[in-house]
Amino acid sequence: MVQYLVGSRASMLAKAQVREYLRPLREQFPAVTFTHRVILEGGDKDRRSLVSDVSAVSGGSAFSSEQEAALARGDVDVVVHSLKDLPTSNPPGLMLLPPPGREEVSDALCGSTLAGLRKGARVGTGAPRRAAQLLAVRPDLQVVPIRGNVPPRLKKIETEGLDAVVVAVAGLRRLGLEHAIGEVLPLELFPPSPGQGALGIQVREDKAAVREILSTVGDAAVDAQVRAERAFLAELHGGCSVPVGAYAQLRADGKLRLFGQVTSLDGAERVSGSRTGPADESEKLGAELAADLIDQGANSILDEARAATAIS
Ligand SMILES: NCc1[nH]cc(CCC(=O)O)c1CC(=O)O
Repeated sequence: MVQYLVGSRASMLAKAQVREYLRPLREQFPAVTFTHRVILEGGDKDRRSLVSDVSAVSGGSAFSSEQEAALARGDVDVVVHSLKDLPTSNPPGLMLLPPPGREEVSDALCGSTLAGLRKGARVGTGAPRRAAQLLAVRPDLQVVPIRGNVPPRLKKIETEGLDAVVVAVAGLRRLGLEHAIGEVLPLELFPPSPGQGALGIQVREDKAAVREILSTVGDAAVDAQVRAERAFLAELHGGCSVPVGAYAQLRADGKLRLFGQVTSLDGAERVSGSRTGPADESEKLGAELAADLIDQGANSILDEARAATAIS
């Protein structure tokens, strides 16, 4: 009997992602047993220390370091991440496979619509990108830092007296919470985090058998999109906490269009642009768009944002 161990974080969202990922695999490979294993992360154990220790010291993420260590040791055969939570730097010996189909990439405002928010309304988000994007269109808003999993973040509308919160549509849909959506935010003003809505399927490079099986459910179009978005982020030396948004779409003519944006934390300064090119050169497209935005002044916006988020 062939058995593969599939790792993920402990959250409801992580478990929903594993179920979604394994459904077609179990159908296609009935002779293979896929068994889920929860791997706790530093960021799950103690949310207060999230920004400081793990990510700052190792360059890794407070949400993925333990998963990657388990994979490298061979405790699990594959890890199912939210791709946007994975750093763009790849640990030696590990690799990402093409993700399966992607959920909706947009962010959503929950609790209100944008136009329905009163002057000075309190909107909850812990993401510098979302705060910056909100302030760029509504400088009157008061952004309230919140963190945690998706359901508790929604509850904070009531418990913290917020007018709204911003969360990913993908997370809401995977949790069956799309009824909470007040408005899906428009992509050109609120481009998501690179990789948002896609799963990060991580394996060991040297495990050919599991790579082969998992590759059968990979989607080449999604792979091209997320490679472009993540190459853009990497070229800007961004992590998951910089005010960088991007999304790529495959056009009817087969070309890939990548849109990217960098916004200052107060929303006052913004550079954005787009590039279109061959889908099989998606990473080049991402690097070229990053260079365009650096020419427009992206680096000074990002340096300022990094300095501000490092002390807060
Ligand atoms: N950083 C938390 C996180 N990681 C993945 C998702 C769901 C969206 C996705 O799968 O990309 C979320 C929630 C959110 O951003 O609101």
